[in-house]
Amino acid sequence: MTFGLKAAVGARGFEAEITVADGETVAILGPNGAGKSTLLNLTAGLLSPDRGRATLGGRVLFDTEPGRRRVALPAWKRGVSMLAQDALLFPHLSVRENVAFGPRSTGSSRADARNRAVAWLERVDASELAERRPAELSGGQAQRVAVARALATEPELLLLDEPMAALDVSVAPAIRRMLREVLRDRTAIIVTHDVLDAYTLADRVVVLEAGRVVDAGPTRAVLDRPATPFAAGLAGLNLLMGTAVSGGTIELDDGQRLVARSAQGLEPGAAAALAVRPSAVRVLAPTIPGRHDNTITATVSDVEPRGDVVRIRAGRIAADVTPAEAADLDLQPGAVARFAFSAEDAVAYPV
Ligand SMILES: Nc1ncnc2c1ncn2[C@@H]1O[C@H](COP(=O)(O)OP(=O)(O)OP(=O)(O)O)[C@@H](O)[C@H]1O
Repeated sequence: MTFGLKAAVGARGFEAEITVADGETVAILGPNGAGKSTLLNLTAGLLSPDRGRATLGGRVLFDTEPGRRRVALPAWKRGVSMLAQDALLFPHLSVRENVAFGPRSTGSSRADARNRAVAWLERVDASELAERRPAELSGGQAQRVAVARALATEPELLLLDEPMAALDVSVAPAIRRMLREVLRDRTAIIVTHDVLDAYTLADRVVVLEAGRVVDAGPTRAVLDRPATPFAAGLAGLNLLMGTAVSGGTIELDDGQRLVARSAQGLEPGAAAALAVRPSAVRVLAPTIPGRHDNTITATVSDVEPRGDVVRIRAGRIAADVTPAEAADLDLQPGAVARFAFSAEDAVAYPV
């Protein structure tokens, strides 16, 4: 079912439009307060827009555009299921009864609802939990059951609100694998802070910032060539914004020029970005001469151990160095360092 929404909520500074193609999973990324929950709540029928319209398949979920007949379907008539961070199961019902509850309340017979619950519990690999009470489940088990419950009503659109955020990191991979399975060919929207979810579960991502869509496209395209520092941060890339000069050269706002070997579609004078991985950036002692395609001199702001490397941040640039290099160069906050990277490792593109 194709989903389309265009809505504004003045009090929340929200004004956005999104579409989800039939069978597509779209990840919504964005910093805190960007409007991700607002978007889900508008879709689910938990919040009314000041104006807007949403359709799912051929059905109108809401329409408050001026001059049109007002429509606002109640949540239970929308064909939309929402999976929250917490499983929110009914504590007094067994797992099977929890999953059967939805189909039962939309008119299925007792036997049919039970069969559907059994089938869904099997799909999420939770058959052996059927007779337990929610209090007897781990967080990961409860979330499996919540997925079965959300899907047992056969929604036309599934909304997932950070479904792995409340889980122990050790169980998240198994839940992610299960979600990958159930989301295949399903029309769904997933709100996440985790770039791994976007890569593994979504066909497309939409980046929201301050209530507006600031970037959208196939997951790899958006995260490999992020248009905003937020998306670059998620993708683990340095993003240097400037103006295209010529070829792969861009000029930063302080006049410094950087060059990337890979550059497409840059129009001289137009806004451009250059992306480079922190692992491709070297840190040099300020006094050692040498020719490099690109160098940026900056004051170290942060030194962050990350497994077997140390990430050195200095304003808009970050580099990953070995602990030995960090010690040899005495890279402490406040130290001035030279960051260098090759044009070969940089990508420049219009934004
Ligand atoms: N119940 C509410 N009443 C009024 N304003 C709200 C309410 N909930 C959220 N807002 C405001 O609406 C804007 C969007 O918030 P929203 O919760 O949709 O963001 P979010 O992207 O889901 O954030 P987070 O990642 O922190 O959950 C924010 O400015 C927020 O302060």
